[in-house]
Amino acid sequence: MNVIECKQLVKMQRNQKTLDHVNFSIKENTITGLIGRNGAGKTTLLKIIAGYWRKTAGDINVFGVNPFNSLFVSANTIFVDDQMSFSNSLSLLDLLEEAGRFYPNWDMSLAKRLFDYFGFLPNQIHENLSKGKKSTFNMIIGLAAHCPLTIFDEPTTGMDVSVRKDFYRALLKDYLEHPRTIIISSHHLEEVEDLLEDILLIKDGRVHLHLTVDGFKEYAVGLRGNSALIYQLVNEEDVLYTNRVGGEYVIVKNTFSHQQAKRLGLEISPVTPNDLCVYLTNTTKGGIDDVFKTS
Ligand SMILES: Nc1ncnc2c1ncn2[C@@H]1O[C@H](COP(=O)(O)OP(=O)(O)OP(=O)(O)O)[C@@H](O)[C@H]1O
Repeated sequence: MNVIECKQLVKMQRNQKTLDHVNFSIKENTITGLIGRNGAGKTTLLKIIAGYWRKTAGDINVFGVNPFNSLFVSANTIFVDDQMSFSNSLSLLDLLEEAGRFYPNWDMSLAKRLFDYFGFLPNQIHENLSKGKKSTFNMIIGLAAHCPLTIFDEPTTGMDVSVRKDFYRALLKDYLEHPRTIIISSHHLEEVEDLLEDILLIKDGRVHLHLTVDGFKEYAVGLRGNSALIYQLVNEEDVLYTNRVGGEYVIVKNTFSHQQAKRLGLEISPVTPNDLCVYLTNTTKGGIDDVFKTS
């Protein structure tokens, strides 16, 4: 069953098309990584899915209904980001107890174990926490809520490396015990890759690729060798990236005969999903060095 279905979804913001005819669906009980450069449209998409923002055109269904202002969607969804705000009149422990009243599947035992593990004090106030600690507390709420649709928008903002690792491990362990539909947006694909099943890559408000992690691993390979031989073997439109430093090196869709490549003396190498995302979302405007060229 699909928990989310998007067809030709468009979002206009201040005359800018921030989502441009987006099509995809997300199956129940999967972990999807939403990957894209700054400004690609990740938060916009997640806020529309969570029912916070209204679509401009197209169709979006979450649990079979339009999520905007849907009580059903809000009762079954948690949206975790670094903008979560909590009452300053409640201590952190009060907030956990309040969350227990609000979320039907709330796991207080897990919440308290994570709370202690990450060194929170019951009487602390959310507003006074450091940036990384706020994210860690928000993550505890997101995990312990056990919502059928759990959305993490850049959940690790400010967390140090070891807290990030702990978070991903906790997420995976908890997901295995309590499968649900999780979407996690991140700039750090290499960190989340191991826990994802699917990757939804967006660029300039459009879905660029939506594949399983294994599909990403197989989607493209690197080819190094004689330029003429490379282009004899592969179609130019299948080339995703070219680098001519130290000989021709291209990243190309994995649709050609590897046997023939070997016969031609070309070297084939794998491309990690993280590298592939970087190459696919590269702008064509040159590099940072160009900014420092004065003439
Ligand atoms: N409230 C708003 N009003 C107008 N434009 C907006 C608004 N929110 C976002 N945008 C624009 O929508 C586009 C997508 O922004 P969005 O925040 O969804 O990107 P993102 O992929 O989440 O980026 P980041 O990785 O930097 O968080 C950007 O061009 C942004 O300027």
